[in-house]
Amino acid sequence: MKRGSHACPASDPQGRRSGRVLTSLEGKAALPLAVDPGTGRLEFRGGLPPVTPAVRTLAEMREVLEDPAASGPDELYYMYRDVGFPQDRERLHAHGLRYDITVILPVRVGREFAKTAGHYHPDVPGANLPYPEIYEVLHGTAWYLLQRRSGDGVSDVVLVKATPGDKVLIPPGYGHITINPGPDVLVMSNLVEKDFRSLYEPYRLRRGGAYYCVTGDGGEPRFVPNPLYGAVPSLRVVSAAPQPDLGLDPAVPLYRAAAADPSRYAYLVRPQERGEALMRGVAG
Ligand SMILES: O=P(O)(O)OC[C@H]1O[C@](O)(CO)[C@@H](O)[C@@H]1O
Repeated sequence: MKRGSHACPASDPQGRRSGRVLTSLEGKAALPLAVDPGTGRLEFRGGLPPVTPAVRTLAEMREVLEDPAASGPDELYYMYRDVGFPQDRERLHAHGLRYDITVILPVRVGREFAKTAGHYHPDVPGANLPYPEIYEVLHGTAWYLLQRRSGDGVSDVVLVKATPGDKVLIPPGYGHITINPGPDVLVMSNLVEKDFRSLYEPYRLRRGGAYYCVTGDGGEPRFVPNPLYGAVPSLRVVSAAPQPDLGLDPAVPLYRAAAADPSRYAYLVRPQERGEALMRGVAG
């Protein structure tokens, strides 16, 4: 048996393939959690209060797909919002923060790799600066496709490649999609201001992001521009770099760092206090 795995039967509320060996997330998440790689469902252990996930269905995603009529599984990803032990959640809430976990199945929809719907964040009230967000990979591989809105189009498109432990700061003003380009289920966490509502309309209007991630001839992922954006800047690829001064350390789970000292992440609520430092992750 693989280290970090447990041979207990997985639950399968949707009646999908289950009963597989669960993969523990405890090492990377610092929470007693495991994932069923077949169903994408999380198992909450050790007294961690279970959360019912919001489900993103293929029906909802059609308007942001390269091919809106493509076939794929009925359910694409699961969003477990506000995860944590009660005392930690209260501490995070007191600082205006929330910790979520998202599970993206390793599937294709037509020739597109599984991805999130994509959204921008609204401005912080009175600051004329949108909220940033931190993502962290707990299992699998994540490709974060970021784009900066400019007038009717986009002025910058960046792909940040991340593997377990990596943390990626979505800078103010960048919309984002997460792609699962790998053969494994992707499990990632995020830390974000707890109350704002994401803005989906710009992505819906153009049927997704500035690029689609599709299967190449050999089955490998490759990017094709979305023609509804007109001319798009070429894709800049960067890797997820540690930023210790922003609390982004690959060796320290985000949950542990945030629960221990939520004030380190005050910049997610008041980004105007950190200014240009928040743009470093997308610098060329
Ligand atoms: O809202 P979308 O584009 O479906 O993306 C989902 C992701 O966004 C979040 O709502 C946080 O921004 C997460 O819960 C989740 O990972």
